Amino acid sequence: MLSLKISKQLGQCALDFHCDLPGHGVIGVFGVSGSGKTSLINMIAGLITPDSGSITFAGQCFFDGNKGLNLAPERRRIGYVFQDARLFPHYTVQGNLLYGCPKEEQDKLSEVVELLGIAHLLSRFPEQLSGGEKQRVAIGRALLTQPEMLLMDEPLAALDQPRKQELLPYLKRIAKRSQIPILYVTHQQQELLQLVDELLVVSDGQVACQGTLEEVWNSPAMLPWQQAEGVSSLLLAKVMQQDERHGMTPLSLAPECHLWSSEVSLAPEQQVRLKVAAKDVALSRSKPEGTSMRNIVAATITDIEVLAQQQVMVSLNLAEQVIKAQITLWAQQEMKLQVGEQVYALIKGINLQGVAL
Ligand SMILES: Nc1ncnc2c1ncn2[C@@H]1O[C@H](COP(=O)(O)OP(=O)(O)OP(=O)(O)O)[C@@H](O)[C@H]1O
Repeated sequence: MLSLKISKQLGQCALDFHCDLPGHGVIGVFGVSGSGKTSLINMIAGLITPDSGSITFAGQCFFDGNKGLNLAPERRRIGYVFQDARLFPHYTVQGNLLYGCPKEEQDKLSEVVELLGIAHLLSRFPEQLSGGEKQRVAIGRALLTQPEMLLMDEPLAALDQPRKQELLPYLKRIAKRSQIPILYVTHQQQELLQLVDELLVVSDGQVACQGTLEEVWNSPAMLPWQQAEGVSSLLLAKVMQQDERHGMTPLSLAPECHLWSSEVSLAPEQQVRLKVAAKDVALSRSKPEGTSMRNIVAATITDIEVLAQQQVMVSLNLAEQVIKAQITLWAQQEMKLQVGEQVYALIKGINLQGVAL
């Protein structure tokens, strides 16, 4: 576990972080520009010294203001990947990878090279690499220092869209295999959906919200982003045996509750993350029959919020997960919907976000 109780005044910005983060998995650090994300991970890395408080990781104290304890960055066993790769220009890729790698650990080189697909680049110099290749080398170098925690500060931010797409699968592989916690700073929802288990939303130098990605996604802390691209819900489901006759795959939310996907390449038992736009969910009091829609599930209304422009957001409990439906005020009044009632959610589109970690 990583325990943070730290304060720091940076110019006009007062940072004050109090949280306990898990000692495994990918923890997204999300927030608007200037909210304090980089300063937070720099304090964890030892690159910025807090004014007061303490940082403890896996029982080891990195910083304690009361005791005057401040472990040097190199003694914290942390790998750091920056936005720009920061490779040593006069070293080859192999030289860069082995920089800071203890001699007894150098046999791990081939494993990391394979993981990142950089075997063909080993004898090149950084100036002969694309942005995405440079970042893969930077990640490899960080992994080879045998860190006990990995900090990644927007590792895709400096790349164009095609290079981002090129690097994302490698990040997913690392995230999946990693035995150590990864703190991943990003502005991009797509990266969160693909990589993150736990999410920390930072706002004005403080923790605005923390929890699993699904929990935080539905919280008020995500409203600024949800409003920008349209409110959606995230659901976790388990892949069931494909129905070959219809070429569809059932995705189980609970023993008696599943949604159908036309994606057929999924392996049974895999956990997948689904994104459902609130505008793609309609509600019905009775179970519709004779309809082309396949995804019709019973759910219980937990909240009704009237929005601007005669719209209403209805939150529903669907097999202990949250799904939101955006309907008109007209429909809500005509149907006389009330909190606590069971209705049927008619889901027009489910957007598969890939395999959950
Ligand atoms: N050395 C400094 N002196 C004064 N103010 C600073 C210093 N470093 C950062 N700040 C301020 O602290 C706040 C947090 O900065 P930080 O870089 O941590 O934000 P961020 O969330 O990582 O932003 P971005 O997403 O744009 O990188 C900002 O208001 C910034 O201007």
